[in-house]
Amino acid sequence: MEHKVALVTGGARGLGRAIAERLLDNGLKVCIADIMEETGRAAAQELATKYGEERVAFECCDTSVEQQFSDAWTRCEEQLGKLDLLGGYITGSLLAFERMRSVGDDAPGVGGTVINVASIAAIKTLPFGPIYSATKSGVVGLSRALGHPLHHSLTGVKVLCLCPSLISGTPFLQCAMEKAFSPAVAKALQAAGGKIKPLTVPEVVEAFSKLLEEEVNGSVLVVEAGKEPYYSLPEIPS
Ligand SMILES: NC(=O)C1=CN([C@@H]2O[C@H](COP(=O)(O)OP(=O)(O)OC[C@H]3O[C@@H](n4cnc5c(N)ncnc54)[C@H](O)[C@@H]3O)[C@@H](O)[C@H]2O)C=CC1
Ligand SMILES: CCC(=O)/C=C/C=C\C[C@@H](O)/C=C/C=C/C=C\[C@@H](O)CCCC(=O)O
Repeated sequence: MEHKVALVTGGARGLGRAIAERLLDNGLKVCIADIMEETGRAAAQELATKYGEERVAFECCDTSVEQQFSDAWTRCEEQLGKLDLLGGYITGSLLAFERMRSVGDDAPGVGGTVINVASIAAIKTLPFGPIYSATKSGVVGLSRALGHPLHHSLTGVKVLCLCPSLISGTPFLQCAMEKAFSPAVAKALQAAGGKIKPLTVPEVVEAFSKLLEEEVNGSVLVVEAGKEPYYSLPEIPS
């Protein structure tokens, strides 16, 4: 992986920030793409101080807006080189097939890997955020379809998916509590939260590394506290 280039969406804070740092530890160059400009710039500056200015970049963009994401991608490649790895989501996965494609005479990219972060909410029944569960199920379905050998033969790009359970130590859940849930749902989640053993960010980063090392195209790796990470859902066709 050394000298490869990664773009980490949502890398300004939380899990994305920790993944960006792990990839830098492994010798990659990393561009953080995040909608939070100040936090993202500060994170990138801190990482550049530790790992070298030439290995870290920041691009402010809303990754759900294709043009913004695509422009950020172009600027990232101008600074760090052709992308090999994307921590992606939906727009990113589709863009990756266009921009990372290494198959065909007109191939614009060098192939590579997309890792989408979904959630255990896509695998198990969680009542707290039905729309969230629906979108995360979409991410799993998309990753599995794009991770089929057919697409790999056409693009040279692999697509993998990580499904963590509840993680402590990121601002995400508190934000959801304040902004996404009705007071009754927030109260129920708070009551249930006491009984759920959360994962730590480093545990999820370990699982991310396992997924990346094993690199089984179309695979979905679930990570829950107190268990070894395990692959879920039916066999991937070979
Ligand atoms: N925290 C948790 O308990 C769990 C989180 N996850 C998933 O893990 C991922 C990361 O979660 P956390 O690190 O906890 O969240 P977080 O809220 O700490 O970080 C998310 C980052 O994504 C950025 N972001 C959000 N929308 C964006 C957009 N449209 N364009 C660019 N950047 C955007 C935010 O600015 C932020 O920096 C999310 O996909 C979340 O659904 C999955 C399971 C559990
Ligand atoms: C906007 C966010 C939203 O609508 C909802 C978010 C809810 C949670 C975030 C999600 O990614 C975390 C999932 C946490 C799961 C916790 C426990 C599970 O391991 C329990 C599974 C139940 C079982 O084992 O049967």
